[in-house]
Amino acid sequence: MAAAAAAAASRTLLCSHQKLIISSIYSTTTSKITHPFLHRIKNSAFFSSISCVQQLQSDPQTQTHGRHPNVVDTFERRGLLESITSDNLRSLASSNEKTLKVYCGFDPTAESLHLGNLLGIIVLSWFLRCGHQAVALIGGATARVGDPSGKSIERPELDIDTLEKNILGIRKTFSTIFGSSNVVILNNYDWWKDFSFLDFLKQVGRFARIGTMIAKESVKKRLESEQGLSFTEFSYQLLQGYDFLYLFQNKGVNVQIGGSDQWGNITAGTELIRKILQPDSDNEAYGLTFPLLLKSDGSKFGKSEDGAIWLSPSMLSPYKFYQYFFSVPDADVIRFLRILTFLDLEEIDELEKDMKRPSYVPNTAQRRLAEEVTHFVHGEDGLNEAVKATEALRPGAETKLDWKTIEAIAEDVPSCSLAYDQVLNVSLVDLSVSAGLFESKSAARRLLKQGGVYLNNNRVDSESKRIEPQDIVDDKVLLLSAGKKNKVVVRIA
Ligand SMILES: Nc1ncnc2c1ncn2[C@@H]1O[C@H](COP(=O)(O)OP(=O)(O)OP(=O)(O)O)[C@@H](O)[C@H]1O
Ligand SMILES: N[C@@H](Cc1ccc(O)cc1)C(=O)O
Repeated sequence: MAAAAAAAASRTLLCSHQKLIISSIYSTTTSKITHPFLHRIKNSAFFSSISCVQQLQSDPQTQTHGRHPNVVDTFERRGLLESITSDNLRSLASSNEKTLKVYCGFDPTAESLHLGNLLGIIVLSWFLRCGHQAVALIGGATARVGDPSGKSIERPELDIDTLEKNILGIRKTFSTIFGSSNVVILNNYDWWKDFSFLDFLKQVGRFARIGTMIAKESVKKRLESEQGLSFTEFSYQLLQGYDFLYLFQNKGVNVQIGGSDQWGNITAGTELIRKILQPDSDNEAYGLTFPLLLKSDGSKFGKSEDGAIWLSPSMLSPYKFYQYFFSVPDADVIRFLRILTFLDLEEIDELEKDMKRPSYVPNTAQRRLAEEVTHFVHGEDGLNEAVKATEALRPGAETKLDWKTIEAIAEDVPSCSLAYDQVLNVSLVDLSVSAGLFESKSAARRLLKQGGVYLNNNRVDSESKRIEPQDIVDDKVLLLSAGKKNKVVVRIA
């Protein structure tokens, strides 16, 4: 009980009311999209490579005088801070003597991480940018148990094959995002697999107080529910708590971060470290949480709902990912820029002012957001693919098309599959009817005469045009358009 009181007292509530509410609108409207920046994509300097050091030193309110720029202050200013376990973390964050080593855990409960999880990755990246070290932990062991935090019913048990597939998917995302940075990627199954139950009870269980465990939000809520809470899920907090202790002791990790729903699990770790290892005051363990990203209906951005914003390109194409951010409502875009990008706050403030001016070109802020976040998650190639597909879908676009671009477009326009001999040497008029672009050959001919029929974004003016091998893009697909907006993707079956 004393530990619970101490933890509660040390909890610094900074903005508990603050929720990052964004709209769940998942529109793919493309009519307003133009891409004057297309040619600049190759120039990666266009994207935010501004380091925390540069950013904070240019801010008169946070002159760092040669010390580490204060990452905790940065979080506060960007709306990325909910709570910290002790204000000492803030002082340490700007000390030159001490580099912080921070970890965030992700249970592999799906094949891909999602937008909610991206916040943890962004917060880890901010620590890196401010000169600290980062560890991304995959919960290969904890996913077998299931975190009850924020869950009204017990999570379904995952079989080993699914778990392994999920771990692989998450590793891929980490390697795209973290690339050559020095982020250490660990799997907690590595230390749990040989830990016997008896050893666990002796080394961990003995120090955990039932009163403190029951008082955790995740447990309290579930105990009151009809389904109750299994012993397995009840133990989860100690597993995550021990992870922190293990990483503190063996890898020098001294900070754990997570969404606000992780507070109970994070403090389980700081409590265990304090009790078992009794570190001196200048070698403490700290926790930091960020607010949850919520949809406009107040529900958490997660994996369990329809239309999850997945980070893996195999679950959501970079094009669709980009489109999501391009369609964020004006009311949310500035907050999103602060939370989800590394752009200088001054630049974001400037964009905010621009949005109120009559000369503002609609969606400029959304485009900036979509470019920054897509580049961060999918790299330069992913962004390139997304912008090319967006541009190709623009009414009247004459973009040169490749197979990948047409496939990306196919997510948003009707498509059909035809055999090779139903396409090759067939007249364009016949093909556009069999593909469903026109109801009749006469309608097709009429528009063709008016110059309104396009094959792979090139206007066709001859009624006798037949499909030649080179019209079939990469031997796989064609894009037919009637006028500027109606399109059909034809796949070769
Ligand atoms: N919407 C969100 N906003 C901020 N952080 C989030 C969000 N969703 C998850 N996280 C954070 O990501 C990490 C992993 O969370 P978790 O595995 O519970 O994800 P989840 O996919 O939301 O679960 P589920 O959809 O099954 O509830 C935790 O630190 C958690 O706080
Ligand atoms: N409990 C976290 C994941 C996690 C797992 C192990 C840890 O040590 C830390 C975090 C979640 O579900 O979101």
